[in-house]
Amino acid sequence: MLTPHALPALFSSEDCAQVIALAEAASLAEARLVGGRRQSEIRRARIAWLDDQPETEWISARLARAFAEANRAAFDFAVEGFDERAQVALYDGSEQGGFDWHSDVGDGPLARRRKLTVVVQLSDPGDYEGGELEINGDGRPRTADRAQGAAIAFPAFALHRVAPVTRGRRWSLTLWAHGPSFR
Ligand SMILES: O=C(O)CCC(=O)C(=O)O
Ligand SMILES: [Fe+2]
Repeated sequence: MLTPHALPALFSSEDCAQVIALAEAASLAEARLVGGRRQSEIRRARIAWLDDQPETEWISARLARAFAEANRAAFDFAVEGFDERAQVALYDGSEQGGFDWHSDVGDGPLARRRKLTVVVQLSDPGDYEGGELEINGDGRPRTADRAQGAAIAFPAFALHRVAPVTRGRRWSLTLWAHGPSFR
């Protein structure tokens, strides 16, 4: 319940390339807002949100199945749906891109309802160094499988981080499932 649940080979390498292409198209539109800007000291990444459109339906469907499988196998959390779009992140070695230890649950109206997080590795592990996704749900950090297309599900409250990328570029896809507060 506190440890991550691995979902190997959720996406093929072709799938990953397609997600990256969709994100690149989307981030051009959003570049003036967030693209390339250093958001804070804890996060150095560029972000794109995948719009709900026919081209992204297969992504949502695949991720929804992953959540269902992980929740059935490992978590059994009360989840009601997906209240946020899927997020594609790009961590660039040229700026030591990364994301320090954090929880995905926050005080905002959406962030407080986050129950489960799924992250998909979109990059070929040979394309970058560093950039390990580490999850610490129970006091023992575990490193997510780096294989392209591998996914990992974990409780949204669990602390996790992306270690600084020291060479190349790492892409990831993240989606949250939402539901009533833990009680
Ligand atoms: O890029 C990743 O592997 C994790 C992203 C993440 O933790 C987040 O967006 O909250
Ligand atoms: Fe996160």
